[in-house]
Amino acid sequence: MSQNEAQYLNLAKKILTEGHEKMDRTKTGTRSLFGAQMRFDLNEGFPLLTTKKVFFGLIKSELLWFLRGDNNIRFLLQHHNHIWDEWPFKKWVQSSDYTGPDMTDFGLRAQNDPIFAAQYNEQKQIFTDRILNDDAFNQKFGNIGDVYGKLWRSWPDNQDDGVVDQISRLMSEIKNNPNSRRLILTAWNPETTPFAALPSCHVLSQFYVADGKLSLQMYQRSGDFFLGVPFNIASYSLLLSMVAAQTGLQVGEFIHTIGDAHIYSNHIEQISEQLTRPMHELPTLKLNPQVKSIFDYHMADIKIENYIHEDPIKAPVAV
Ligand SMILES: Nc1nc(=O)c2c([nH]1)NC[C@@H]1CN(c3ccc(C(=O)N[C@@H](CCC(=O)O)C(=O)O)cc3)CN21
Ligand SMILES: O=c1ccn([C@H]2C[C@H](O)[C@@H](COP(=O)(O)O)O2)c(=O)[nH]1
Repeated sequence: MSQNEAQYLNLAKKILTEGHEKMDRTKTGTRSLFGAQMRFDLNEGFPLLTTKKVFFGLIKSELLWFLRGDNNIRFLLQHHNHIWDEWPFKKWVQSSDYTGPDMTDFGLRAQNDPIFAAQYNEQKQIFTDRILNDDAFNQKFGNIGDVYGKLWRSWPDNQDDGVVDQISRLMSEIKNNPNSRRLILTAWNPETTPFAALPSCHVLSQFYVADGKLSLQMYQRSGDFFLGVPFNIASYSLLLSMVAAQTGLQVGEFIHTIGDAHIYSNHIEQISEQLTRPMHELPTLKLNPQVKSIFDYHMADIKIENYIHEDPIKAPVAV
């Protein structure tokens, strides 16, 4: 039995039973707890949940997108990854450039009204086609703003009008000064992030080296426990593994600290179903040892082996 996965399931149970009923920005409603922590020892296996299928390909392309310093969803679409579509789409339908049918509250309405859902899917298809094929449109509407990728690789540096590449700095600090207590990656710029399509959720990470092992703790201000959190656990465990591989360290623990940990009211049935399912042995992560820089990984260099899982469980994403 996986202690790693058991922590996720136990915390899910706790949110269900002890969570506050709390309304939220998306008007969906949640059960929510404040301040939660899970520790994943990566030596136990790679923490990709087995009680439902988690699509690792989507996690890889999203992390490679962050590491490119990219904040435009075209790269994701080229990799058939649609997990970020809704937020730039929202900017488009709220703009004066948009002339199609009214898309107010599209996330909620598409769940309850099949006629509207068809219209929404049609507009979404038009949007993603234009992001892929129309450069001017892509420039205007494809960006998600000053979050993750942009801030990781090109944090605005006001002193000399340049940028700070936090990842490159971290790589050399971990190699040259592993005992440092300043191995910080931040993704919350108070000047710009609050105005992004969706302000960063994983806002602060700290790396830590002891006994030849690299660990990482990440603070997530807001965690969608059924849809987002399984992705976040795998994504940061992958980042930790890649940084360890490129700094000659073994992997240690990924420690996941969450502020508002919530289960949306329309995910309760799904997560309850997940809680009845058996756990399987965790899979193994294989990184291509030929890759010599954190920036040179491609999709095929990252593989998950022996992933035995239960069926996927579908749920609507709150926009
Ligand atoms: N409400 C909400 N929850 C999130 O987890 C979330 C956001 N918004 N906004 C930005 C990103 C995008 N992330 C997402 C968005 C959707 C899925 C999702 O729907 N996952 C499905 C598979 C989707 C597919 O196959 O395309 C799943 O079953 O895990 C996961 C992460 C995480 N983030
Ligand atoms: O990586 C991510 C990104 C987003 N989320 C979830 C957490 C919340 O449910 C929403 C964001 O809404 P806010 O009102 O801005 O908190 O997205 C996630 O779990 N993981």
